[in-house]
Amino acid sequence: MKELVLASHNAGKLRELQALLGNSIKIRSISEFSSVEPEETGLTFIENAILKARHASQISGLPALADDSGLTVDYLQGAPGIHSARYSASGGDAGNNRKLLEALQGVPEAQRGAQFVCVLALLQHANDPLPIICEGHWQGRILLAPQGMNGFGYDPLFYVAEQRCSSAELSNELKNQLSHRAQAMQRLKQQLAL
Ligand SMILES: O=c1nc[nH]c2c1ncn2[C@H]1C[C@H](O)[C@@H](COP(=O)(O)OP(=O)(O)OP(=O)(O)O)O1
Ligand SMILES: [Mg+2]
Repeated sequence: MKELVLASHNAGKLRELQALLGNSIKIRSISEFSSVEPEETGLTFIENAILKARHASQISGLPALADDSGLTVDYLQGAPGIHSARYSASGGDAGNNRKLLEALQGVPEAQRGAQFVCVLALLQHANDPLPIICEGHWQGRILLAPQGMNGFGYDPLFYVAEQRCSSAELSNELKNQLSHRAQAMQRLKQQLAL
């Protein structure tokens, strides 16, 4: 495999995935081929990652890597989970963060545990019957108010105890050593011997 297409329309994810993959492989963006986003109809991160990779491979004719990720909050029984990107009506990061803070209003620190989850799916071609699936998890807790400007999505609300700051206060480099996405990518690179 010399080239692959990254099947994501999220600029924050793309930046991280590119940095994590390094120069080991030539990366093409799905936006070169299409701006149509497939509907994420799966019930699991795994299904949605496969569905996005399959769609990207279909339209590009290249091997495709997709990332389906999200935030699972203990107090909310795992919500917003696979619906993280579409949690609030507006679906934007600011609206999603606001809705999460409202859902956790009055909930004490000890009950604000959460995890970022990332599933990567690599398909060699659109009909690949055996996708490579790798996952990563990152434990944290939901802050009472946003902190920090780096990253994307729910990063300003995700407190990383070992670093004593939110994931939006980490440098790109440090987030790329610790995150759910970093862990999933490390496993993928091992499997591909990259
Ligand atoms: O490191 C992260 N730091 C902060 N937030 C994050 C992270 N990783 C995932 N998230 C959030 C963003 C979005 O609300 C959802 C992913 O949703 P997800 O459908 O996988 O991605 P997306 O729709 O933004 O782009 P695409 O599907 O084109 O890859 O989880
Ligand atoms: Mg999505």
